[in-house]
Amino acid sequence: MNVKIEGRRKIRAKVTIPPDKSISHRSIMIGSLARGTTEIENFLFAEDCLSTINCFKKLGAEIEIKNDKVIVKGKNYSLSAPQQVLDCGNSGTTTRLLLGILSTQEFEAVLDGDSSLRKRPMKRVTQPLGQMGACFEFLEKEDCLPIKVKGKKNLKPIDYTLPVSSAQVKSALIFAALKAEGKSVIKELPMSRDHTELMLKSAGADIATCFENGFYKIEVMPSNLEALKIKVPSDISSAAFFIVLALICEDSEVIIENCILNPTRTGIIDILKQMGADIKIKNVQIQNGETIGTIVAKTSSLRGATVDKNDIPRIIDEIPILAVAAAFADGKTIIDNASELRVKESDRIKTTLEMLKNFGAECYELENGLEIVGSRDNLKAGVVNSYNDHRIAMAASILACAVDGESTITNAECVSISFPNFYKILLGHSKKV
Ligand SMILES: O=C(O)C1=C[C@@H](OP(=O)(O)O)[C@@H](O)[C@H](O)C1
Ligand SMILES: C=C(OP(=O)(O)O)C(=O)O
Repeated sequence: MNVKIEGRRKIRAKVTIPPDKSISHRSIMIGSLARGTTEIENFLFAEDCLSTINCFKKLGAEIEIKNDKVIVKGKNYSLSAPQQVLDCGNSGTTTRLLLGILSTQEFEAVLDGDSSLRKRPMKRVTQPLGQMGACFEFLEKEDCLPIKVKGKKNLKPIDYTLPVSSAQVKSALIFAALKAEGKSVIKELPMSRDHTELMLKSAGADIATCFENGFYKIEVMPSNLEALKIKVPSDISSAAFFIVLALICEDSEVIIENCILNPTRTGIIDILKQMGADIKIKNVQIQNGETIGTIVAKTSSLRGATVDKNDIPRIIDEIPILAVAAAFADGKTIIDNASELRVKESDRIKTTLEMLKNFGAECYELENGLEIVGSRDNLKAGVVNSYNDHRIAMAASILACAVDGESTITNAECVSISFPNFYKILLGHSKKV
């Protein structure tokens, strides 16, 4: 699908942003592993989370949709051998967390995914899970899907420091550690999103977290999980597109309610504010152990900034849209120490730079990041390939709204991975000036 966007738009609206993808995945997983019936309100019905539902149905979990809620009947960590390949689609989160969960099950299962997911590295989870006693076989290419996994009851506990911060790796190990024969210790620096820890604690797991010698440390004891009642807040990674839209378009304001504001996710707000953005946070509350609130963003004059390396995990999915904001800012923005971007749905260092260049921006590739020399005057309409990466398609579409002329985004259907009604909301709420 190609989407054409007439530029020079403005937006003044309250926007309903879709539910959080990370929490939606985890709600199905924890619900399937718990004792009792989990009820999920405001679940994200987007392709990545549907891949998680489909995999857990194949593993015997009973999952149904009733009055807009997802109801999951838990299997108390006793899943059934799947009769078919578990298709993880485009979703890294589904794959890596599932590899941790299946490490605790005694049957064999095969996981596969689409052509993008088949290129993404998996040894980062299979290596430590192998140390715990699970067996993995790469069926086609070393480090990649398709993978055969055979788990084990009574895994060995692990004491492991993550080489690179990753919520997916950490979560895979925690799910396995819940069924190990003793206490596991997992450390990371800097800390990545902690939804798994928070949700598992509310499900009754014996998990303790603290900071020690600068490292974020998680101690996991063998535990059973109890069913949860979850209301999923809006996803700040999706909200980020509309926040930046308001900042870079003239005479604009966007209001986003019930958005997740967990401090491991709000790097985008902090960095945009550092760049001079007019963003206000209101109505801060705690819901299901997570901080949520209202975000108000208005048209702003932005200046370049250098992103602190400790903030990279806090903005990892927002870097393409942060780069768009940087293209409109005065001066240089440097986003370095972000080698993880090379192994996302696309090489997001390359695809973000190609996107910006197609709109006329001055920007350069660093070994592990990007440098953008912002200037609104350089920017004009362009034709951009998303390379089937949802975050690139959405970032390009936002940029297109703020420049003169008509732009085209090719392969734009991939927005359905995380934000199926993105274009309806974008083109419905923003108007030509
Ligand atoms: O755990 C999660 O829900 C996620 C973790 C991040 O990946 P990494 O753990 O690979 O950094 C992020 O990029 C992804 O979109 C969602
Ligand atoms: C990287 C992402 O997701 P995943 O790793 O789950 O595919 C993303 O949504 O930007």
